[in-house]
Amino acid sequence: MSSSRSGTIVFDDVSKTFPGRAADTAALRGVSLEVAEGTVFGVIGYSGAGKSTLIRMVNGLEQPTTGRVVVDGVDIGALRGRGLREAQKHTGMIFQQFNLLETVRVRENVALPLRLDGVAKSAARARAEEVLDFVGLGDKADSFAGELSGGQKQRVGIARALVRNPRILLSDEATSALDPTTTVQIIDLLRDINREYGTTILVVTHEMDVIKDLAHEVAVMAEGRVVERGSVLDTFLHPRAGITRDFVSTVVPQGLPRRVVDHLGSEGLWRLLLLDEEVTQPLVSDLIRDLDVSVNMLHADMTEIQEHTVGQMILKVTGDPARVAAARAYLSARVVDLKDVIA
Ligand SMILES: Nc1ncnc2c1ncn2[C@@H]1O[C@H](COP(=O)(O)OP(=O)(O)OP(=O)(O)O)[C@@H](O)[C@H]1O
Repeated sequence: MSSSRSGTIVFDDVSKTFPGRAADTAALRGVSLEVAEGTVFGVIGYSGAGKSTLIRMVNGLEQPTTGRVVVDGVDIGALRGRGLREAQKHTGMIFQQFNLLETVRVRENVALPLRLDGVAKSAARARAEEVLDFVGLGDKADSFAGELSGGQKQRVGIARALVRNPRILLSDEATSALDPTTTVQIIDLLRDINREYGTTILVVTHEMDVIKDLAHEVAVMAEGRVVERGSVLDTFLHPRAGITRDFVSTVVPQGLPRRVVDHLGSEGLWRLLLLDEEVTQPLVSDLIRDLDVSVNMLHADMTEIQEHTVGQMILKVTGDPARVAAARAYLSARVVDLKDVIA
């Protein structure tokens, strides 16, 4: 492995077909993506989209049928035996179900990859304790893995994944079995790992909250293909594909109940998106004062995405048609996006 580059992943026109008795399954159909060194890259899609198959190729757990997965300049699919095991040392992985040895002590679970590499017991244990301290479980080293809560188990899984100081961390639905509070704690820990060590993190999830809180870049997958990709902020502000809009709407509601739209009528019914300082404007009072229209605020919320503030409002503006048209232009100039609300 080259030591000058660290933690880049390139999927180059990757396809994967699983042979079946009745029919073959095309899990991936020509996926091309580049994950830059030191970034957190999220892959989101519904069950069966091919996310697990994709992420498992990065450490050689699956091989592409066609195409290449290149990690730090090395074609992982072409490696076998010792070469593959060497490459795998630079990539840690965490799983939804933790995959710990439940009847083995936490310290030994974490030290296991080093012991398999032939590292002496005392050195492996010392390193395991160091990483357990980092993940906040220094006091649990002597517990059996089976005695821990789900959140603690995932911290142990993370410690084990980090014990070889990998350049890349793969996360396959790592928070999907956890409650919302524990999910936030694990996301915070993954963010700390990325910031502190510059570890590239590839995250596979079906939860848009995880993408919002953790990832810099996102790819949306459906039926083995990437249907959309971009920066997380841009994807939230301007989702293009229908499936992307569906995922975004699980975090930022996109519309109103049909009954409300039918009742109000869609004329002058607008959804405004506001970015950063735009959210601090006294927009509604300015609008009423300057354009002499009536404003009914039907919805407003705000969220943080990649250290940006994103606000949205849904307004119904009524009055003289010329004034309503002027109000639309007035608002459009003051917000990052304005669209008609459709039920
Ligand atoms: N080892 C395998 N043998 C046969 N088919 C497989 C195998 N692994 C995955 N598949 C099939 O490939 C497709 C993609 O599966 P994959 O697990 O990659 O999707 P996913 O997006 O990760 O979904 P999930 O979140 O449910 O795991 C599915 O149709 C699945 O049944």
